[in-house]
Amino acid sequence: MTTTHRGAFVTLDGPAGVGKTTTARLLREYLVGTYGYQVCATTEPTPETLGHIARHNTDTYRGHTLACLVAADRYHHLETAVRPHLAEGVIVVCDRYVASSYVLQCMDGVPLPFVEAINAAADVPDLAVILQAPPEVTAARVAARGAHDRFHTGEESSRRESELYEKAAERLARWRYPVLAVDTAGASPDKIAAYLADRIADMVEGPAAEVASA
Ligand SMILES: Nc1ncnc2c1ncn2[C@@H]1O[C@H](COP(=O)(O)OP(=O)(O)O)[C@@H](O)[C@H]1O
Ligand SMILES: Cc1cn([C@H]2C[C@H](O)[C@@H](COP(=O)(O)OP(=O)(O)O)O2)c(=O)[nH]c1=O
Repeated sequence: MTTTHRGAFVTLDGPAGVGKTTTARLLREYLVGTYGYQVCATTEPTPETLGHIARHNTDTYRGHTLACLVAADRYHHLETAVRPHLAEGVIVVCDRYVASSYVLQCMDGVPLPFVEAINAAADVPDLAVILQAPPEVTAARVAARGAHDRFHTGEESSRRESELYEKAAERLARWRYPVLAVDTAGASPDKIAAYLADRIADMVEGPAAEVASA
């Protein structure tokens, strides 16, 4: 396996059913199989103690409590996994990151300035992918798969979620997140993963770690 000269921190966010988990899996396969990079595929909330509590107790912990729990797990994740991997030249692909908090915590009634404040010290990714698709598409995918949590109740919640991701992308761009919006309605997961892998390869092989916003 090739170790890249520098690592890259790539995050994937977007509404439930948009294809984060599928894309992350295929993206890892492309980055390893086609490019020979070392890749760490990870998720937030993490499987560690704090993340486990957050992921499996969203009915018990709500609002500000859940917001802080998820943020605490995020800082621990950065310290113990993301930064050490990046320092070794590994590409870290993270399924959900700060954008998810801007959306889910707001759906949970937490004011955006609070969410923004508790995530302000989280590392800025090298590429913040926001996957989007029309709400009727994501709602249908969630209905076919089954909702994983109380945030997803049908097409109306998918519509609200999609709108909040649009706003999150704008807001995060102000924090200098290199946001890349990708529509998953018109392309196969395979094609999307290949496109992202090519973008990431350009980024890690290129002279500067800059990716243009889209
Ligand atoms: N680009 C795509 N086109 C069509 N279907 C997709 C696409 N990406 C994912 N899917 C399908 O949508 C469903 C939800 O995908 P998943 O990756 O679990 O979404 P998420 O992690 O965002 O909730 C799965 O059945 C998956 O096969
Ligand atoms: C990353 C993140 C997750 N969560 C919560 C909401 C979800 O119920 C839970 C797990 O997210 P999710 O990725 O939807 O789980 P799954 O992969 O099983 O579909 O974590 C937040 O509230 N804020 C966040 O920023």
